[in-house]
Amino acid sequence: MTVLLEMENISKTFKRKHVLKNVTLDVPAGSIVGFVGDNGAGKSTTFKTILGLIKKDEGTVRLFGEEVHGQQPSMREQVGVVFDAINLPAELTIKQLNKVFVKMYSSWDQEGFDRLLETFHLPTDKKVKEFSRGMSMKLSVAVALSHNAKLLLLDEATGGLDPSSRKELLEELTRFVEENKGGILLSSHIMSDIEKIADHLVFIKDGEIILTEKREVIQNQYAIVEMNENDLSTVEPEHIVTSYKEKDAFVVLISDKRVVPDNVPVNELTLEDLSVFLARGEKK
Ligand SMILES: Nc1ncnc2c1ncn2[C@@H]1O[C@H](COP(=O)(O)OP(=O)(O)OP(=O)(O)O)[C@@H](O)[C@H]1O
Repeated sequence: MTVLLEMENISKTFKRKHVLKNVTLDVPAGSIVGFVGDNGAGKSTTFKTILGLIKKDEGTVRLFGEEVHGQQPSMREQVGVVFDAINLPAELTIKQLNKVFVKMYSSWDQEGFDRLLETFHLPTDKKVKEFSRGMSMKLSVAVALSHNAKLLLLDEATGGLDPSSRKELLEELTRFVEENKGGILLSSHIMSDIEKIADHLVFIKDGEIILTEKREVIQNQYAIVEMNENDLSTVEPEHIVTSYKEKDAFVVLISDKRVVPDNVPVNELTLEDLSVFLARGEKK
């Protein structure tokens, strides 16, 4: 299996605040990794570290098997980036910008770009500064998908979009991964989007990765259950991911619901529940 992005033990401190603590994560080729965490958890800092936009204190970033130090020109071609803040020249129209993209990217896919403009219903004669936030996001995604990048880094790329645009965007991302064997690291607070397309999930809390798992394993095997101390003592510690105490009971994330005692009810686990739970639960 080819791994497109490997981050190993990345740490970063801003003014004595430890914002990334030994962050380790992979994006394999042909997969979408959902990167989930509360506001301020460290997602954007992680993206910026990968791109060399901020300097890490410790750890290693490898792109396409090679260690990277800071910004490198080859990244512009091979990594498609969409950040929350729009950074395209505001005075130009898509038609004008298109001429820039053709020169900027050696493997610019004009046909693909035209198709995406149509899919995303983007006007080509309007100045970018007159675009709504959602339109600008869609344009950024269209560009990121049109220069034959192998890896996409999407920080909150679905945030400002209406439901039908989000659906179109998610379909395009799935298509990118399937057709190009590309990989995507996608942060989002919209858990239903993550649920639809992510193969792997990485949860970050206070700068620390607290859970990395395949989506289907979480959906098929994990459970959040409420149990008393007695029942909890029957569960092998290796199956307890995290827990917290609420009044007289423990709320516990279990990695294999088959080990939950029969008298304890197990409800279906949604990623939304899991995300709320992990933001609250203590580390084991
Ligand atoms: N340039 C900076 N200087 C000082 N602190 C920073 C800087 N950039 C980020 N931080 C801090 O680092 C922490 C992580 O921020 P980051 O933007 O990575 O979070 P996030 O997970 O992307 O949040 P959100 O979901 O709100 O976008 C926060 O506490 C933030 O205040």
